[in-house]
Amino acid sequence: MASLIQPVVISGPSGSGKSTLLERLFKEFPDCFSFSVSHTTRKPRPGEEHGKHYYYVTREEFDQLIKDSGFLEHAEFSGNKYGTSKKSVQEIMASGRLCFLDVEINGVKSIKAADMKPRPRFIFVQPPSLEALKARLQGRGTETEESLQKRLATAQEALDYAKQPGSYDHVIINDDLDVAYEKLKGILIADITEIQKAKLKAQK
Ligand SMILES: Nc1ncnc2c1ncn2[C@@H]1O[C@H](COP(=O)(O)OP(=O)(O)OP(=O)(O)O)[C@@H](O)[C@H]1O
Repeated sequence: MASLIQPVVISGPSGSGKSTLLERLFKEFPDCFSFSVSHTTRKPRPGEEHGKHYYYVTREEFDQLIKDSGFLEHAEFSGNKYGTSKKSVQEIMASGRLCFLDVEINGVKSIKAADMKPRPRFIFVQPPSLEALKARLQGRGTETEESLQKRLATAQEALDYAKQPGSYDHVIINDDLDVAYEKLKGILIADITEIQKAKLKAQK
């Protein structure tokens, strides 16, 4: 079995470009990465699958998992609980893929406190400015005026945290997308090479 690849925690304000960068990475290197599947107490939406989009659990099951120290991080948003279980990350690691965790700032802090082995790397995706972030969120067409203001306020908090020494291993400024993507690839290239080598060996 290949050595365990360190998971990567990616964080950054909503609209900073995390999904755009990861989509490109997953496309260029298929079968090398996976997202951990989160647990949630919210009901599945049409088309969503248990184990694929989320693990759908009751509040009681969720709380039991908290008691059993089963979560790396968990939080409540608009009346529903969400969490990343240690098990879902370990399963991806055991599969030989690199596990990505896309979490907000409190998730970053919890994962740091969880003292995971191997220690994940923490990457922050930073927008070139708050004005650019606002323009991108507006351009994406997914926000109401209220949700836009909320996201911008949270963004400031995330930017302040990222400025603290030691908060992240890498900061990627997503101004020019190609430059930002090359930086991300550069951070991960040693892992990608290792994953690809292990895959080739397994095929033999
Ligand atoms: N370097 C860039 N230059 C210009 N536009 C960009 C750049 N990177 C991303 N965008 C655009 O900005 C918008 C927000 O990007 P994206 O959805 O990837 O952000 P996100 O960080 O994943 O947000 P969320 O956390 O809300 O999922 C998208 O419309 C995307 O096409």
